[in-house]
Amino acid sequence: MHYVTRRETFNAAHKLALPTWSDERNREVFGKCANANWHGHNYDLRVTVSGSPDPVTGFVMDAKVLSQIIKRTVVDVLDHSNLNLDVDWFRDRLPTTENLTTAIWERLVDEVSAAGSALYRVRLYETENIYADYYGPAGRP
Ligand SMILES: Nc1nc2c(c(=O)[nH]1)N=C([C@H](O)[C@H](O)COP(=O)(O)OP(=O)(O)OP(=O)(O)O)CN2
Repeated sequence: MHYVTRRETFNAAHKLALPTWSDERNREVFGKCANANWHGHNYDLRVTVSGSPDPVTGFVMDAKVLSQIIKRTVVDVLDHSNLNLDVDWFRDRLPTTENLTTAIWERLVDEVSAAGSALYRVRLYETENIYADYYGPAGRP
């Protein structure tokens, strides 16, 4: 089995604060991430597909095709956005790194399957020190 990873980047603003909690409680749990006036991150996304290389092309999946899928379904939606206010993926969940990886998986899995490959992992760096991995349910063959 081979694993091929495509990197894409986007930047976005967010805050981590539950609307049903008091400011004090949000501050206690989420610290400076709960600041009322937002903060931004330069997100670094790594999308990995798995499979066997095609005997002719040597590709598991053309990384350029994977890039086009990621840009259309994820980057074009998230880049330069306010994740809490602008992106309906986060209407009912906070835009944590973990929740972003789940939402990104949900947008990519069928698109990657339709392109003849299998989504293996979504990794997202929020900062140099924080990243999340998500291995979701496999797509349809
Ligand atoms: N499990 C998670 N923990 C945290 C998340 C997250 O998405 N999942 N997010 C945050 C905040 O968004 C916060 O903005 C992170 O920024 P910061 O604390 O500056 O990040 P670093 O740890 O890289 O910086 P240090 O200077 O090393 O503290 C927090 N937690």
